[in-house]
Amino acid sequence: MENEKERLHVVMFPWLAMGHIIPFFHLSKCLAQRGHRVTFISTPRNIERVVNKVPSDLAPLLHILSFPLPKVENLPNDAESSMDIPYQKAQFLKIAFDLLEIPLTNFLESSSNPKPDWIVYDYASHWLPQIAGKLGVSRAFFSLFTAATMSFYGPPWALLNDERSIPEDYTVIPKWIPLETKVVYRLHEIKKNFEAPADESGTSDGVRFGASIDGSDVILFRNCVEFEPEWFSLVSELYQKPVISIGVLPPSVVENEKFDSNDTTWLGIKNWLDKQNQDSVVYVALGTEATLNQEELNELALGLEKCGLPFIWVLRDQPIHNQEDSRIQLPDGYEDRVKNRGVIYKEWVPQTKILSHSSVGGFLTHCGWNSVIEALCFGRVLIMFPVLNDQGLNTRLLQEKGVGVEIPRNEKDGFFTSDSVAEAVKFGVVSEEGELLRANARQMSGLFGDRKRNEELIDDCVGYLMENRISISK
Ligand SMILES: O=c1ccn([C@@H]2O[C@H](COP(=O)(O)OP(=O)(O)O[C@H]3O[C@H](CO)[C@@H](O)[C@H](O)[C@H]3O)[C@@H](O)[C@H]2O)c(=O)[nH]1
Repeated sequence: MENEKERLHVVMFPWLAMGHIIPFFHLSKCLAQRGHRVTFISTPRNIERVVNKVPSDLAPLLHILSFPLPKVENLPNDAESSMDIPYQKAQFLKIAFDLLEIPLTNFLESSSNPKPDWIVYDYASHWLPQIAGKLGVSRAFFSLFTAATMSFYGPPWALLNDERSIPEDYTVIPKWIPLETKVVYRLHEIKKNFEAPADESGTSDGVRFGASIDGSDVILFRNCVEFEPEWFSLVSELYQKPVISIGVLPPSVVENEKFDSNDTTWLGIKNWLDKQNQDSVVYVALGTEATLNQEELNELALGLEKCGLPFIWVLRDQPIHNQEDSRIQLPDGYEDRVKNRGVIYKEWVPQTKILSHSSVGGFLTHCGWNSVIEALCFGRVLIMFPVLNDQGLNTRLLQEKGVGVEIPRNEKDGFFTSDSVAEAVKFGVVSEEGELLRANARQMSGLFGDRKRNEELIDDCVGYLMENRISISK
């Protein structure tokens, strides 16, 4: 870009979770590809995990800044993301994250060459809008949640006042939603969110969301407006400020023989997938935060065994709740029994590459928003098994849109059986009755995976950021 004034300087500051760092980094690359400067900030271990591969052509514009994560009591030394701790300990990570206020302020104060025009931030940094505002940096809150979820969470006043205080409050449609919908939590889902008490960090998630939305100049949504038009209009009304969809940031799965040949995990998976029939394999993964107890793990495992279909299961190596030293185990003899038909990985796998493979017929997912986007970009039907966070709300929305089947569970305690797992998987992936769901999901790849449309949305967003930065309006 010849004229420096035409160039933006955008600071990106995601919450410490893989499901947030990955899309923030993706958006950073999109901005740098358009000739803008980006400073991407995270902590050393997260940077090593996700962002160490800045493409060489973008390196002059995409600057990575590492802030060491302050040590806090009750947080293991090497824990830097929600993936490193049980979800019940999330508030300790938030205490450490809140201490990044000081280095971030110092950076914003001293960064003059060039001065940042915008900071794009996440829900957890409730203290950030005020600081950025004082320093003359424009503020964009980046929502990695659907418009339906954010509407359900509510307008800033409801969030800041913590309008809902007990789990039951979240199982009914809130008063600010005028739509006829089933998008509410089941009791067992929302109870999980209450297992990480906010008083430990001093700030509830409601207040974090409320302050982040309230203090922003614009809200960017990673979503597909055509998929949830009614919710996108509603959320725009609720916020009473500019709301922009940047599209879904569809993953690009470029086959790169040189790079792929070093990725032994992918080579093993690809080799196995290549031998399976088209649309036959169930890919099973529950993201980076959801965990199961031993009983739930057993039922899921037996359900996959009973469904009779080939599967790839990415299983997080997790401690038994409150027993850090003992890990949950697959049922005795399980791996031998499913050998050849089912493969189990206990490490990081290239999920988008797996989902793009033509042998994959369905995705048994916790319905984290990244996973849903990735699945629908490739038109994969969803077998839905929400655990915590926004996942239950996503599941209801996806069910209303007819792109997946939910594994039935007891509303109160979340109890489910291996038979219900096997039935839901077969219904979604192979049954005649499930064909409509599969057809709907396939159709979604035209929307979610539409690269041209998604690129245009980012161009529009950049246009908005250029025209509305405080630094030129003053
Ligand atoms: O072995 C793995 C495991 C994960 N991933 C990727 O990691 C991301 C996981 O994101 P997501 O599916 O959204 O799950 P979580 O990590 O659990 O996401 C958190 O963040 C999401 C976005 O806000 C929320 O929707 C979820 O509820 C919340 O748990 C996806 O891009 C996956 O492709 C891999 O590539 N390989």
